[in-house]
This record gives sequence, C-alpha cells and structure tokens, in this order.
Amino acid sequence: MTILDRVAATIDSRKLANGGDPATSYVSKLFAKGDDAILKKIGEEATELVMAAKDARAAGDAGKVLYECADLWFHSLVLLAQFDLTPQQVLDELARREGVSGIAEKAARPDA
Ligand SMILES: N=c1c2ncn([C@@H]3O[C@H](COP(=O)(O)OP(=O)(O)OP(=O)(O)O)[C@@H](O)[C@H]3O)c2ncn1[C@@H]1O[C@H](COP(=O)(O)O)[C@@H](O)[C@H]1O
Repeated sequence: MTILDRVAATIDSRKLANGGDPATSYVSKLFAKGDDAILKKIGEEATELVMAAKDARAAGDAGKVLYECADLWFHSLVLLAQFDLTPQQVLDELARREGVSGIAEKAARPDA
C-alpha cells in the first residue's frame, strides 16, 4: 500500500458515516462542514503553494514548496473522498494520458 492509499484510507475512516469524530479529527471536522469548507481549503492551499513558489524563486530555497504542495495534495485527497473517488483513479487517469503530448491532445479537441 502506498502512502497515498494509506492516507486515503485514514481519510475515509474519518467520514462521519464511518464513525469519524469532528471533536478529535481535523478531517472529520472538514467532512462535517461539507463541500464549501473543503473547497475553501483547496483554494487557500493552492494560493499558499503559489506564494511559496514565488518566495522560493526569490530566496533560492524550494523547501517550502514541498511543504505547501503536501498540504494541497492532502486536501485534494479529502476532496476526492468527499466525492467517493480514490487516488488510484487519479493515477489511472494520469496513466491513461501517459505519452500523449499535451499540445497534440489539445489540437485534437473538436473545438480546437
Ligand atoms: N496529512 C495531513 C495533514 N496535512 C495538513 N493537515 C492539517 O491541515 C490543517 C490546515 O493547515 P493550515 O496550515 O492551513 O492551518 P490553519 O490555517 O490553521 O487551517 P484551519 O484550521 O484554519 O483550516 C492543519 O490543521 C494541519 O494540521 C493535515 N491533517 C491530517 N493529515 C493526515 O490525515 C490523517 C488524519 O488526520 P485527523 O483527521 O486530524 O486525525 C493524519 O493522520 C495525517 O495522515
């Protein structure tokens, strides 16, 4: 089991339907608040990642980029769980795209 699978399993166990307790679990607290709270965190964490990258360029230190990226990935895992999706499904989508040039794919779209 990969770390993504293990964290996803923990997140799933934090759903209120699975006995998660918002008093003791950050993830359960997010699930209790619902879609908007989770989406707000995704927006915040994405912005924090952007700022960390800008700072990293200025300071020549990319350490904070890793930290903020982990925050964004973690909250994305919570969002996936909210929609009963799994990290494996995202990995499968990346695998499906593997080797297909983004430029060629875009050019092949019907509206291109
Ligand atoms: N990977 C994480 C993880 N990364 C970040 N966070 C939390 O995400 C929260 C938001 O981070 P911020 O820096 O934005 O903090 P903040 O500004 O105070 O945010 P708010 O509380 O205001 O939303 C913090 O409480 C972090 O501790 C995480 N909380 C949990 N996990 C994983 O989820 C598991 C289950 O966590 P619990 O449900 O809390 O037991 C843990 O064992 C970990 O594996």
